[in-house]
Amino acid sequence: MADAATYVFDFDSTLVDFETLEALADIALEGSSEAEAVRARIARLTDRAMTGDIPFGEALTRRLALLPLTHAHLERLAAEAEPRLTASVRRNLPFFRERAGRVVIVSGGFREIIAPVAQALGVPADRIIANDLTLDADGHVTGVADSPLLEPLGKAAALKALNLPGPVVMVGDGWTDAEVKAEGAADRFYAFTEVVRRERVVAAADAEVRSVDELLHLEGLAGRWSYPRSRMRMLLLENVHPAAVERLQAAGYRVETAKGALSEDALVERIKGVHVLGVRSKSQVSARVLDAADKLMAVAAFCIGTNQIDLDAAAERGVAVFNAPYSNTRSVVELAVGLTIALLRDVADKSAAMHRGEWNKSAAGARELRGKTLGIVGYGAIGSQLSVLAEALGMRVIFHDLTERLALGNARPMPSLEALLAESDVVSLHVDGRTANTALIGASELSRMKPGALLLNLSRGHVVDVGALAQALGSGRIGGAAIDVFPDEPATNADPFDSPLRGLPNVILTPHIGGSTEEAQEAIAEFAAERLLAYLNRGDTTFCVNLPNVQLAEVSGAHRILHIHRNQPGVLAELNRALAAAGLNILGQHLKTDERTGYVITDVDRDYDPAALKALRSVAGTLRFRTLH
Ligand SMILES: NC(=O)C1=CN([C@@H]2O[C@H](COP(=O)(O)OP(=O)(O)OC[C@H]3O[C@@H](n4cnc5c(N)ncnc54)[C@H](O)[C@@H]3O)[C@@H](O)[C@H]2O)C=CC1
Ligand SMILES: O=C(O)C(=O)COP(=O)(O)O
Repeated sequence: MADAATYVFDFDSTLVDFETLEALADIALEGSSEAEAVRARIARLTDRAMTGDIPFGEALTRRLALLPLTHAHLERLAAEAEPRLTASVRRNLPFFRERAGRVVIVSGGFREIIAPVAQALGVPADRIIANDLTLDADGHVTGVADSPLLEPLGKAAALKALNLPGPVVMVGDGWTDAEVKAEGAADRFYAFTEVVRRERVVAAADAEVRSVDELLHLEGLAGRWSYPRSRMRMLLLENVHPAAVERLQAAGYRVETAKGALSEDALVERIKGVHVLGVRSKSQVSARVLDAADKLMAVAAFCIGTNQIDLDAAAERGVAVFNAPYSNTRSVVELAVGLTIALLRDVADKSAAMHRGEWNKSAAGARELRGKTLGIVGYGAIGSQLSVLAEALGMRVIFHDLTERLALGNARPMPSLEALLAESDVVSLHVDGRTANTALIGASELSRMKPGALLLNLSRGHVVDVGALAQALGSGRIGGAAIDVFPDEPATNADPFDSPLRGLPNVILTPHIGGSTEEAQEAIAEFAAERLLAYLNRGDTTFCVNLPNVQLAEVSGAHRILHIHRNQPGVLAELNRALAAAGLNILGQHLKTDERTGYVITDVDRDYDPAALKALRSVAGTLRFRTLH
């Protein structure tokens, strides 16, 4: 029966993103030396009135008395009001326009400011309940005309007098709005918190709504978005850069953050009700975590590596996984170059000795980078970038990769890891973290390296057997090592670190900072947030690492049905039969499959019965299904 309801909206901080009196104060006090102090007094009075601390009428007259207000000031704010519609109100203009006869605006503010906004929303002038200011002949505001709104419980009384038909739904951010329901003038009260959130008001409400989309969703009405973004929870762990939080919040989503990684058990607890999870290299997103995730649609690795995420288990549940494959590549490469020079010159030990007060000037064992052979294991994005920089510095580069890779510059591919180890003065590991790479470098591989050669690991901790490496370093077989990643890394900066490599000479240990530069973190945040938004808002899976990649434009003038299914014969045919049976008119369709999953995107004419979509869920092989509009 939602269609029959009358929707009553507060004005300040609900339909618009400002408080009238504060905005008028800004205009009237422009350039005045008293401005700050008067503004603060007005804001205090507003807050006290909004939380029900002092009667509204008293607060209004006291605030007006503080301002040298003129008609010109009112005209200015009236002109500025419409552009300051609250974002979700603007998104849902059709709701207001289509139901204008069922919308009322009730406000302790002033008719003159509200009228242009009401007009933009299509709400007739006689549906504005507001105060009228009184002016003298010179256009100075002298006060406010007598009105029931100024009395205690004024909004409730004014609404009752209107005798509105059907259920009355009150929407507002202030205490006087909560009173409307408490006094029996409304059947439901929603605390509207998109602009400001007041605990006492939320506590008195039937529900909190962070946007008009959410209101419409709870009222069973179709809004601008198929599912209100402010109800979509995003949980970003491991200190993801604030640029991502800002980007996702600005797009209307609800974002929570945590500094460190969570243990599997803690993540199993926290993942409930979360629609999007953001992690970095540490949080293990296992099948158990995915099983506990009742709402999860996507996971973003705000880094390159995705070995911490069970990609198959995610695909099997229709959960899309994204990463940022190139944003920290250069940072890792620069660190590898720097560490190589530092190892060749024994910089770390010499510096530590200086800090102890020891001066040890000597060339013994110190070598130039020029002319040395660098062996790169894993010639992907990082390995090949390193190849270019190392050659530019005069190194000879050889590499080994499991797959065919284009050799850059004069770099030479090696037929095997063993061949590479035998020829390299410096070995740098840049393989991915797949399980098969566990102990890729163990005692036997270390024994194949040239005596005194150096080892760098900036890939994943489990790729090197650190016990074997400690032994090889201790015996002098290996000349030095720079290790950035460890089999057991602390979850947060507050946790202790231990390793058999601690205390060994010419061993540089860094706390997994290969990708930790400001540039890289910001670039990752922007890239990964953009991928998430593209997926959530239009179904685009470009750069998705576990579902078929489909590049899509924004839906316009149509509804988009996104269907993720197991790649088995006949799904598309069955899906289209179900669409036809439901009377849906297909405007466009894409299908992309990989060996395990299929992804079908169907744009349909908006004119259909949403109940008909239920049939699509029962198509055999369906893993996930959602609509966008
Ligand atoms: N220390 C840090 O902060 C960072 C570490 N990383 C790590 O670096 C890894 C590599 O990154 P990208 O180069 O961007 O990945 P990528 O996927 O472009 O390259 C990895 C390459 O390693 C090859 N490979 C895998 N196993 C191999 C093996 N056993 N032998 C020879 N080649 C093998 C692959 O075929 C691929 O060409 C990431 O997966 C991540 O684990 C990435 C960024 C920062
Ligand atoms: O990008 C990667 O794969 C990394 O290893 C960087 O990890 P981090 O984001 O520093 O936890």
